[in-house]
Amino acid sequence: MSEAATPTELTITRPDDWHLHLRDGAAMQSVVPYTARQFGRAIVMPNLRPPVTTAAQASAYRERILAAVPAGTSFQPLMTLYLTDNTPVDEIKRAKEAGVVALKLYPAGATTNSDAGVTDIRKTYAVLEAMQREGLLLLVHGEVTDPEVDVFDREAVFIDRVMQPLRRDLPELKVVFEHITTKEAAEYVAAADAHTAASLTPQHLLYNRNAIFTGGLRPHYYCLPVLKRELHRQALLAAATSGSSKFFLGTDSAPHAAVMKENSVCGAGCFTALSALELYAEAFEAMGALDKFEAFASFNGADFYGLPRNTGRITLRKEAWTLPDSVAFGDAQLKPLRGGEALAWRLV
Ligand SMILES: NC(=O)N[C@@H](CC(=O)O)C(=O)O
Ligand SMILES: [Zn+2]
Ligand SMILES: [Zn+2]
Repeated sequence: MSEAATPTELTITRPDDWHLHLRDGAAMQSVVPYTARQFGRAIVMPNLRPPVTTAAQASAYRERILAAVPAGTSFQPLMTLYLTDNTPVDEIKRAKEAGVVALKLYPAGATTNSDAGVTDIRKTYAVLEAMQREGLLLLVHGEVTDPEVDVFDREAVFIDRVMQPLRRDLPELKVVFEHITTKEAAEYVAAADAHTAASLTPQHLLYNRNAIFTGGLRPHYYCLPVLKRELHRQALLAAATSGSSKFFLGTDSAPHAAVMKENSVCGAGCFTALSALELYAEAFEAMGALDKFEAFASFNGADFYGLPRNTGRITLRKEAWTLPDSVAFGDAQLKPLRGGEALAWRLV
């Protein structure tokens, strides 16, 4: 990639989104086109209600997603299964055959639609061993759910209580520490061996926890793991722009209807699919690291998953535009993160 000191255009290999929520039904049909426009592929999270726990359910879900991709757009959903205490070992072989690439570990109760999640990771060890054999990845929502642990510390405590033993007991299993939000997680992944990587969201690169409280409580900035202090944001930016191949793009775009966000109990999740690349480009530009953006967005994830890199290209242009305040979400409305505000970059 050749570029001047302040590039006004950035052309890179077509990126992929390694962590995405698409939901289902009419809501899914509303959001699929946004991701298909920005990304070649996406890892689709299985936390539907009920969760996607079998290879057959994942195949059926993939067909529903593909039916929502606009004609003339090539987009490949990469499917995942929701790991439970009761996932049968032989489901792993069926998953591999069905093209499922990973299983997702949600500690029970940690986040949106996680009540069917794992209560003790040791209950899943036989399944994790089968995944290690078949070459399926484990994707981790890395927060403990212990009510004694402060919400802002749950990721750091997860490293000690779950990641360290997991890495010791299953060293060959490929693990993605998803949507990392702390200095501790960035340091842990940077120091880990080649079987551990991390995805990073645009909101955790762009905002610290003040964003949730600016001039009042701002539900659209509430996601899990929750935004952290500035020192953590700086550590995440340093990791993303370090050139290390262990860090890659995963939006965690998690659409919830505006009525659910702007409610006495607000669901966790930020919707960023509409402008994900623009938001990431802003973060990389602020670090003077646009030259590191292509590897982060388009190479590192594919390489870690053992999948070919995309061949097409996309262009981002430095051109101010205003993100819509609200878009359709099935019968409801959906408010993008930063909706109604200006963005500096635009996907051409
Ligand atoms: N990130 C979130 O805040 N929410 C996600 C779940 C998740 O990824 O933890 C969702 O499904 O809404
Ligand atoms: Zn999560
Ligand atoms: Zn998520």
